[in-house]
Amino acid sequence: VAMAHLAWRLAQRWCQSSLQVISFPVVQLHLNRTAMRASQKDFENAMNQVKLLKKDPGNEVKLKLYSLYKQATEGPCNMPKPGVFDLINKAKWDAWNALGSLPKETARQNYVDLVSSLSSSLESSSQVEPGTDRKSTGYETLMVTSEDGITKIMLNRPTKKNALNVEMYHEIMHALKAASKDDSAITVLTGNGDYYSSGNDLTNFTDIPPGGVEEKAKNGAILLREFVGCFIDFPKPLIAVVNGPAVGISVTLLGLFDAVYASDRATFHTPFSHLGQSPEGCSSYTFPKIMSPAKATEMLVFGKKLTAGEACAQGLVTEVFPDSTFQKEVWTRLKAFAKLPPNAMRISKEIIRNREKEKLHAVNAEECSVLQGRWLSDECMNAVVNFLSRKSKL
Ligand SMILES: CCCCCCCCCC/C=C/CC(=O)SCCNC(=O)CCNC(=O)[C@H](O)C(C)(C)COP(=O)(O)OP(=O)(O)OC[C@H]1O[C@@H](n2cnc3c(N)ncnc32)[C@H](O)[C@@H]1OP(=O)(O)O
Repeated sequence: VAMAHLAWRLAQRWCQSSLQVISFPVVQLHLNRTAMRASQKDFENAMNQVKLLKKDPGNEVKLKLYSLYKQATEGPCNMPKPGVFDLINKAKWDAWNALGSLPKETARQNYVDLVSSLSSSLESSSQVEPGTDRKSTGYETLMVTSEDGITKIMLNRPTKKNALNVEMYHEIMHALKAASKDDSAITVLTGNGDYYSSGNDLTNFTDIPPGGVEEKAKNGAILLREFVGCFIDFPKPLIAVVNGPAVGISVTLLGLFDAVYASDRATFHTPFSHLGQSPEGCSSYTFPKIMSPAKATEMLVFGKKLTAGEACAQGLVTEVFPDSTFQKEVWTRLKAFAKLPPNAMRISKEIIRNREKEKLHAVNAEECSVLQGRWLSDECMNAVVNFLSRKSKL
């Protein structure tokens, strides 16, 4: 029932979004222009231009591009309608099918016009931080820089409060593996914008593969285990610079960091029971050790949100700084740490961590297996539906 509800809510959102795209004046103007006819060469150029867009145009526009492409190359929709839970393919099918018997040439022209309007609007509105060459980092969801002996991995989805989508999980693993081998002495994880991170991106639950929700949950557990494993095994000092509120997995992982510096604006929230879920990031083991079993229960079971001061008093945070001087003070300190002999720091971390490694991997495996079951529960599905349908927030 919860899944059907979720599918229905998403279908409503897709509908609303598609309407918005179609009624968007610039696009509408182009869609109505049938007098000109694009050549096959124009069409191929437009396809290449799409690959070069610097900014993701968003799902609605991608759907429009997909449907026009299919119509231009294959004509009216000729695929069987996907099942209700196959949300992505259903949305694609709906978009293509909605074009009805639009002639191939018109679809081709509309595709070329849409790409041309996108190229100009996205180029001019791209907001890349000064001095940051996103291409040089090669990451979509992170900004990774290396200077003064410090590799900084910055979560970079500020408009989504740095929620971790599947791509971000993969990119963080990649960035950690690269940082473990580069010549920096320490590695820092932080967030861009007002949040450190709002935790797992709840839309990760919506893209159901052909194998159904069971397959999704199984793949989610595999991904999570590998992801947390990278933090357990990370060989250099790993420091969290918590610039704002932290939720869910971005909090639990802190137990695997070597130091955690927080702005006094930061809060620490693990609302797993509210979300029908259970602890991950080895927090079922690290939190009771760090802060006592009862305090860990308040956070992990009852979802108590801690201020930065409280998190520091309980040992989860190393030190708290006033927000106004946070960046300056923390980075001055980190630059000093980074000047220490790197091999000595590695070896010292190794003897602290090695005693615990086997245990941490076992805890990680168990937590992922329990979560796999939780993700299939009504409690979890309802919580996700409520968030996605804007009925609830933390
Ligand atoms: C079975 C499949 C598995 C797939 C793979 C999974 C692998 C690992 C899973 C590990 C599990 C981890 C557990 C957790 O992390 S639990 C924590 C989950 N997080 C939340 O529940 C937070 C939800 N967000 C909120 O409650 C609020 O957004 C906020 C953080 C309190 C902020 O509220 P505020 O009013 O300030 O801002 P907005 O709500 O307007 O947010 C701005 C936009 O950002 C979007 N957003 C924010 N957080 C998330 C999120 N976690 N997931 C998805 N989207 C998020 C929000 O929707 C707004 O988007 P919009 O502008 O497009 O509306």
